[in-house]
Amino acid sequence: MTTEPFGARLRRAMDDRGPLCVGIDPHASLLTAWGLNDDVAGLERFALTVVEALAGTTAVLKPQSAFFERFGSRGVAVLERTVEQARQAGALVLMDAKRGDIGSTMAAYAATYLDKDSPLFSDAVTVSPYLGFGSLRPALDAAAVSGSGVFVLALTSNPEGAEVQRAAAAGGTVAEVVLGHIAAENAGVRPLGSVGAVVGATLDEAGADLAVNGPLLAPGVGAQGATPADLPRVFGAALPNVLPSVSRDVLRHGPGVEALRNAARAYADEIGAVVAG
Ligand SMILES: O=C(O)c1cc(=O)[nH]c(=O)n1[C@@H]1O[C@H](COP(=O)(O)O)[C@@H](O)[C@H]1O
Repeated sequence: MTTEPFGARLRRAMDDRGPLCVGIDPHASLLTAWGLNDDVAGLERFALTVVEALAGTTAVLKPQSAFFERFGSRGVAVLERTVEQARQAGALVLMDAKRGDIGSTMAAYAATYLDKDSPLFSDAVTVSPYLGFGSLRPALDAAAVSGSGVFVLALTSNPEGAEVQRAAAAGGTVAEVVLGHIAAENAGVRPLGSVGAVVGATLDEAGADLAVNGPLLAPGVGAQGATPADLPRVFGAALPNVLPSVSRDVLRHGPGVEALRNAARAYADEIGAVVAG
């Protein structure tokens, strides 16, 4: 049985549920604020509460692997359960792992996140192209086989990113070269390619062509200072393909399931209105 490509599944999820990704980032400070211990049991309660609250209604959930890995193998076991339960409940899961390595090692990362038989198999994964876009080939190939997606860091939300990403390269800035590769991967795919770009909502302006025919993950909304009202300025004509991502500014509403759901719904509604113009 062939799986529908990620880009098509994401397009439908964004249209049906609203264009919103909520990050599952179990910061120690959030566990404490929720009245949980900063241990594996607290981690599990936190992550599965977010899944219970949002997986049935939010388009994409994005667990940040680092916050699970900090507890070692038992944290990774919680990550496996989080991914499985979120997918079962109907959310698309974007694993935020930001992997980047030489191609032969990238193949192992691809086997970890993009192979259907892996315990950490996710609908998509974040990767870094800063070892050269071509080093991502094993991930791009594995995603094509399993019908999953790959989100490539282009213009990140942190201020330090510019020194690398805005640096001059042959054919534009480094980020423009990356965006050009993404566009080439997605050429001709309908309704939306499965290779996304990460472009921070915190940027003053994109300063690059965002017509990559793929989803544009836009982190930085909420705790990093960007708001839905900033999205048209940064993304312009690419706005219909933008998937804004919020972690702390939704998570801080827990531990109540209803409060989490309301916070996510408010963001989805506000972003939906901005995209609709
Ligand atoms: O790939 C990401 O998700 C990402 C890219 C980026 O440019 N900036 C960025 O903040 N992120 C992630 O998005 C989340 C932002 O969290 P909040 O600032 O709490 O909304 C974190 O998990 C970051 O690792």
